[in-house]
Amino acid sequence: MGEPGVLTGEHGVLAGAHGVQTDGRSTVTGSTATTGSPRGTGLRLEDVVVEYPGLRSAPPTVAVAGASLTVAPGEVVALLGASGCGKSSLLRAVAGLEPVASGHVAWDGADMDGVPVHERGFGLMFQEGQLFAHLDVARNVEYGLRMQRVPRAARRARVEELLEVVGLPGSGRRAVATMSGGERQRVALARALAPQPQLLLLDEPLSALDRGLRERLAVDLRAALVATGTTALFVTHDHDEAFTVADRVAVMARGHLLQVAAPHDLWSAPASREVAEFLGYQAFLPGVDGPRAVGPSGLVLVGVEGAAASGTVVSSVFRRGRTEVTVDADLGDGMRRYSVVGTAPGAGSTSSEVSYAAGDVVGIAVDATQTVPLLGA
Ligand SMILES: Nc1ncnc2c1ncn2[C@@H]1O[C@H](COP(=O)(O)OP(=O)(O)OP(=O)(O)O)[C@@H](O)[C@H]1O
Repeated sequence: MGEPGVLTGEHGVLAGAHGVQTDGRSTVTGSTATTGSPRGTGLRLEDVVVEYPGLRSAPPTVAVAGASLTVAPGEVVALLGASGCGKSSLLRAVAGLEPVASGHVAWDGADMDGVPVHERGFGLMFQEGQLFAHLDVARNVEYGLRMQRVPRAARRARVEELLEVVGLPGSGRRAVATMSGGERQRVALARALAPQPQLLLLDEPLSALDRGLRERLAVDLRAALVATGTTALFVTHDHDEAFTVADRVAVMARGHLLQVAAPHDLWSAPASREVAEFLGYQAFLPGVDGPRAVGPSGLVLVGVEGAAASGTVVSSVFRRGRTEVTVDADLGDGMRRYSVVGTAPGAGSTSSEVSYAAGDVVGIAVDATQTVPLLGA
């Protein structure tokens, strides 16, 4: 998609409007000309509970069990969690598509309780984009603007600007049926951004795409949200996507928000073992100053002799220039299975030095640089 650039004209100068760092990760205190509400307090969720009625006399399913969260104007927050944790239910409750059993959803201090979906001024974007197949790109993108009765010339200018922002400049006349999945998602994003929603809600917008495309589009999605100053709440089960797109990531499990923090803070200071495990920390060992979580590359293969710990090889793969061995071991944290990495083989090393057979006994050491303190239990 390239550089989202600076939008000018009726929408003002937008890029960097948050006093952002080079990747656009911002302090989110600023405001921009494209968001509906340049000032204000943004989205506030207070103890939100979402329930689905049980069948016959069964108790209701509590999908969201009291979630509190704020999204500041211009901020992008990801709801990250495993399938079934309640993230879509929470997003739908914000949109007004699902009733809130208790608690509050407020925008700029105004309670949204009872406000119908179309009167909230929120934009929605879903997995498949849901474009109108019989309309060309420009007609799709300007759809919301027509609904708002924006005059034709302003609509055209806005469409052009947004196609630029999503990396499809000049493609307004293309038929959406001739576009790839990734291009369609870009069009869907432009369409969602066009009416300048005060809040954009995105439910797994990239998950229908293949991995490589998803990674590229995640970067572009962030760039587009930052360039347009859009406040966004974004649902995903993909860690990399959440870390790439969001200013802050809210980790969700069993209907609860376990921790809400900026990507780096989340990774370097997981609030609990549950969060750390979810992020991919694989071992939990005592350290000098208390317990430490060991990252995905934090256990290293060493000779058995003199090693602090040892285990039995379950399987071994050689990829990205190093050996990764799944080892069965008892490190005292109840995990049992660990991924232990070898160093890159030097010139002249033999295949037997980089491959391990099931049943081999190997030594395990901890690379202290790949550990972080574990704050909570
Ligand atoms: N319409 C519904 N009726 C009854 N139960 C529902 C309904 N929708 C969701 N649930 C249940 O609520 C819980 C949360 O579902 P939700 O779709 O919010 O999770 P999710 O984290 O978005 O999952 P996924 O990533 O698989 O979409 C799950 O236990 C699910 O089975």
